[in-house]
Amino acid sequence: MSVAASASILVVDDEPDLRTLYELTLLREGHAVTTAADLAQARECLAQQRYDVLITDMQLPDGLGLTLLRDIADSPRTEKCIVITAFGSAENAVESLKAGAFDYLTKPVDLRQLRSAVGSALRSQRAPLAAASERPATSNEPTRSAPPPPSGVRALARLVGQAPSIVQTKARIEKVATSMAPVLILGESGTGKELVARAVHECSHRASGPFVAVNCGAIPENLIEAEFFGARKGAYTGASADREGYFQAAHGGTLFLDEIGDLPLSMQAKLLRAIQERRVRSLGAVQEDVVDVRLVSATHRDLPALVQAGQFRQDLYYRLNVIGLRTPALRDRPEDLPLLAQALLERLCAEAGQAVPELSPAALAWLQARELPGNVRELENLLQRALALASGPVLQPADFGETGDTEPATLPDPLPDAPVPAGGPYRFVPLTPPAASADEPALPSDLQSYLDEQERQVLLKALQECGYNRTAAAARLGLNLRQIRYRIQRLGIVVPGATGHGDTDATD
Ligand SMILES: Nc1ncnc2c1ncn2[C@@H]1O[C@H](COP(=O)(O)OP(=O)(O)OP(=O)(O)O)[C@@H](O)[C@H]1O
Repeated sequence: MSVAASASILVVDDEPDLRTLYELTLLREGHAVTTAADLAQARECLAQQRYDVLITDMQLPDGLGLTLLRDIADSPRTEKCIVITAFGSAENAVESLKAGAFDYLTKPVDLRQLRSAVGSALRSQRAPLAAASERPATSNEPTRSAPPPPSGVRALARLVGQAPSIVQTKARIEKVATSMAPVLILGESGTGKELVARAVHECSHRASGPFVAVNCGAIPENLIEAEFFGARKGAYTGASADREGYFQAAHGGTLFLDEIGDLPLSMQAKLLRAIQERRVRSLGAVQEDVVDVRLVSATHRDLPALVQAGQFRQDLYYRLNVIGLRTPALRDRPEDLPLLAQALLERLCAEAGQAVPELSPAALAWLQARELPGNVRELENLLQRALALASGPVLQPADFGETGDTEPATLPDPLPDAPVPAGGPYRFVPLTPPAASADEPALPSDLQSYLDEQERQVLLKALQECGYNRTAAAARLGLNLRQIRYRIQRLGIVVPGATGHGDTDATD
């Protein structure tokens, strides 16, 4: 018997037709369904037994469905709650999620979405339902909160730190991972926002689904809609085949929208609609796709200030910021620096297949004296550079390029054969077009495909020359890691050792 088949569900709605519709839909899925018409009846049902899922309309004749949610949240009960809200009522939806609802549905309820939300709620109950059904029917005993799945434990362990701020962040990740509520991660660059997003995914029941990371700031504005929602063949010049978008690719998993503050205003409106309706339409398609995606977004920018300045939609901010997480700056947790340095050294050396050197007390003191505005990423860059320069088994300040009184460089040296333009080593170097010749090819009939092919060749060459290290290849091309990842993914280039959508690979 499947997990879903053994579930018991309480449906609360005052409209008899809707109650019957939801009941029949869920009975057909093999669930045991009880119905109630108002708060009073619902409370009676709850007093008699525990359910796996409670589905309640927001507006009931004797009060708000939200009060049931609060009753459950304030008790040791374990029902996962799904609230049905009026169309366009962002307040109710967000308030329900904040009050602890697992998910919400908007009227008129799409029955596919109802089934999908119930399925998700059941999967998110970490205690196996077989064990739950063995409990006496009248028991309100809390389900023992089980630890996250092994992938979640590993993801949390990758977030190194013992400072109270990091310990709290980790505890909160575990707590919020099991709902559908959108998460917004705020923090300076290099503080581990992507690690946190990944941990939210890995600690959730969606861990076996995809984690799709998107850098909203790196996508050209004219391609952004197709990238997010997909495109049918011929929908625009260069769309030579059907392509799924990020939403479709993340179906059943988590969509991580990094640098959300950089999303153009025109796209913000479209994203808001996708969040509200949970459906997306590929460019050139007639049908909409129902998408089951948990959204996690992040930015290093001051989003409320962007809202004030009219550069970020307030309604979108409100929808994305249901659960807030903050990644602390490294300077606010200096006690973690030795631990982080050690963990990063071990990771970098494991990736490079080399023995882990010791960090001398002088080198540690040297690192501790730096400001490190680039946070953990900057620390990582410094260590990487020191590993490359080190001459012995113990890292000394000199290995970090310390020459006495100057600030250290925080980026690795340009590769030996890379041209160094006047403006600095990491600026874009324009390629001089070859002189025209008699056998020059004709103008391309499809400019986009032609440019894609050129870009693919350049990326492949840079990657090959940099031993498939994307960070180094990006630096060679005047890109950052996220920009090159985006381009690699868009062009479908397979990088040895890379693990998927926007993923970090062993060579970076
Ligand atoms: N707490 C941490 N423990 C171990 N490594 C960390 C931690 N925080 C960050 N890192 C490492 O620092 C680097 C930057 O982290 P990440 O990309 O998650 O930061 P970010 O906040 O998303 O940065 P940005 O805003 O620039 O995108 C990564 O290599 C990551 O593994």
